[in-house]
Amino acid sequence: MKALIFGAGNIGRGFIGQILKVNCYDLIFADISDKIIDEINLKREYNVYFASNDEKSIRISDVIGIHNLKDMERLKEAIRIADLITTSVGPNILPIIAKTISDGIKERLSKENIEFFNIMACENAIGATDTLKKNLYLHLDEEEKVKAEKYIGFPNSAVDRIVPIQKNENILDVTVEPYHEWVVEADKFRGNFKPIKGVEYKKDLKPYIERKLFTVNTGHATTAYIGNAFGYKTIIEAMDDEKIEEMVLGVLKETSEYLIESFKFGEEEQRKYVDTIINRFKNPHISDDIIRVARAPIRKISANERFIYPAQQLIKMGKIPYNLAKAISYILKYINPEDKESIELNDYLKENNISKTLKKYSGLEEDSILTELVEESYYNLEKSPSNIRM
Ligand SMILES: NC(=O)c1ccc[n+]([C@@H]2O[C@H](COP(=O)([O-])OP(=O)(O)OC[C@H]3O[C@@H](n4cnc5c(N)ncnc54)[C@H](O)[C@@H]3O)[C@@H](O)[C@H]2O)c1
Ligand SMILES: O=P(O)(O)OC[C@@H](O)[C@@H](O)[C@H](O)[C@H](O)CO
Repeated sequence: MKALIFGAGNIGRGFIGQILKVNCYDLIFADISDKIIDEINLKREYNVYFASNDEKSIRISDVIGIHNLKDMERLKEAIRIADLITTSVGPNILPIIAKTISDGIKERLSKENIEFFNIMACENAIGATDTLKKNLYLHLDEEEKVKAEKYIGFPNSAVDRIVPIQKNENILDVTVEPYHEWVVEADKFRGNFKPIKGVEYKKDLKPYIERKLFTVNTGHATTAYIGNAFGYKTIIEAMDDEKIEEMVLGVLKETSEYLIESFKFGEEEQRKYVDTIINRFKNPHISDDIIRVARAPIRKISANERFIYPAQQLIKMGKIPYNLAKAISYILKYINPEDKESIELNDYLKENNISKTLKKYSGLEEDSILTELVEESYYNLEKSPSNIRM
């Protein structure tokens, strides 16, 4: 079995590649980074290190790299033979990848004996595979779309493993936390798909992707944005500060209320899930930079993402998400001159006000309850910058 993995970055090598290799897939990585692709083709293998006391590792061998802008012919060939295509490139890149893979897909669908295959986006976003599919279909004609419906499976998925920015001597090696969860929509596969060991299959993915995004990622991002305001550089430093942990728990209490009420997770089950996540953030064997976790703040304050969506749902349920609003005000305070989205958000906020900013980037009405809550929280932080702690 062959897997074509778009994105040979942290999660591509450190999670998707590892799990698929253990399941006997031959791995082909496609990436736009010359450095990574050249190194993959030179070394043909890398190590995944598990960040824990026992320092276990696993070697991922016989990997192949394709530069997906410079080597279209090899890429098309890889698309033609792949049983499974995955992406781990970031949600904003999905429309670009859709265009990149469309030529190869068209060629595969034009052959006499088309074999079933599956495409799965492994990104932090609700319905990422649906987004990829929608964008891919923009490049297919009607006849190709009919064939795509028949021969290509498009399961959505939720992937969870903390893989920080890597600082290893060998640039392909990757240090990951041992914990992982990969949940996939069960009924969307095409062909005789052999279940992947290490992956859970669920009829309805919604509870699992939302639980992951609105617990792990909401908690992580809250730690990062507040941690940055407090002057910390890593997630573990921030979590060592009791005030920050308290604030993160406050935010997760709110998202837990939403998740429990919407999806009927048990209270105890959700409490344990939160505990596990807090302990993952405190893993002493991992050093995760705040700038990685806080990256792309415009994406993170968009309507379907980790703050705005649960906050709006809670308001619809008649609850007031004070802590989520406070966390959002910290996003608006966040400045990283190296992050394009941070610069854009700050420039817009400087020229406009909070309500206009939240309308543009989060789709909130200017007089919405959430906007008012964020404004109040933001100006409280402004008034007493030295008393930033809650
Ligand atoms: N790192 C984590 O802890 C983690 C965990 C779960 C999910 N995710 C999700 O996985 C995705 C990737 O995150 P990451 O941390 O691995 O990021 P990363 O930056 O380490 O890797 C992304 C890779 O995609 C490549 N890329 C960018 N544009 C491309 C293109 N057009 N074609 C091919 N490759 C391209 C980059 O060169 C890079 O190697 C994101 O959606 C992220 O939210 C990350
Ligand atoms: O990848 P992002 O930018 O959506 O979010 C940053 C981190 O919170 C994220 O990568 C986590 O480490 C990961 O989602 C854990 O599974």
